[in-house]
Amino acid sequence: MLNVQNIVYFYDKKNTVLNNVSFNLNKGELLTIAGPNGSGKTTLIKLIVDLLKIQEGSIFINKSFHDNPSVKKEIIYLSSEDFLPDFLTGKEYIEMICDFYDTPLDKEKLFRLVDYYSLDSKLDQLIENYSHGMRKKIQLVSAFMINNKIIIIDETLNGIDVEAKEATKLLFEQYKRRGGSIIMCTHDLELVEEIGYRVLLINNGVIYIDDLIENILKTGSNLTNVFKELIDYEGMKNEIEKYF
Ligand SMILES: Nc1ncnc2c1ncn2[C@@H]1O[C@H](COP(=O)(O)OP(=O)(O)OP(=O)(O)O)[C@@H](O)[C@H]1O
Repeated sequence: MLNVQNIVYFYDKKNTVLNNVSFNLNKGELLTIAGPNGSGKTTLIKLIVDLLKIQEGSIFINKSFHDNPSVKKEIIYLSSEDFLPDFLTGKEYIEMICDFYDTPLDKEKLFRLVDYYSLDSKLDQLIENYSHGMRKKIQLVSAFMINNKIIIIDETLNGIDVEAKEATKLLFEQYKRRGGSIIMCTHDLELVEEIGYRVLLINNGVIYIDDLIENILKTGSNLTNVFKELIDYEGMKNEIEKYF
């Protein structure tokens, strides 16, 4: 569904933010992208959704160049910055998204989704009055209204309550089962282990690991330990014990 090939990106010539990043995302797959702050996750996502222009390498969606208007509607992007049209109500926002993706508004589905995300009493309110978590939730509701796409989630699950997180996990499973795919950027390694089928660990703009979670767990290790190796946890621990 998505092929990312040899992406190199820099905001300024001195600092390469992504260095030769390549991976594929298949239909029905959930890929989590993890990595330290500043490792290049959001930059990679912005290149995929064409908010940043490719400098080197290429990205294909269903074998077409990713900036081709015909394939842009294959992706639903939930940004970490939760920029939303504040002047719309939640319901108007959902209608707008369904319209954009040429999907008739399924009232039954909407009724259930807003129930899981406890937004039923808020749908007719302006988004400008939504809390931080509610802004994330309305984006998730809108994404699950549309079938068979690639949902790209940048940190959207941070800051939502337990019920919404559990609903999201179940909805992810169904979404994959019905042929959709998901990319999720997160720092929540426990969540990655719980729901992530495959993980891409980025460090300093380079792919450090691209593997099935089960392969990592099979070695008797876990993602937190892999991260600790990456950041030289032992060195940091020794130093902190010595100087603080
Ligand atoms: N608009 C920009 N101009 C210049 N440098 C930028 C810009 N946006 C990001 N960067 C730099 O690019 C690098 C990667 O940033 P990016 O936001 O992709 O990281 P990230 O992995 O998503 O981080 P986080 O986990 O903190 O969200 C960082 O060094 C950051 O300072």
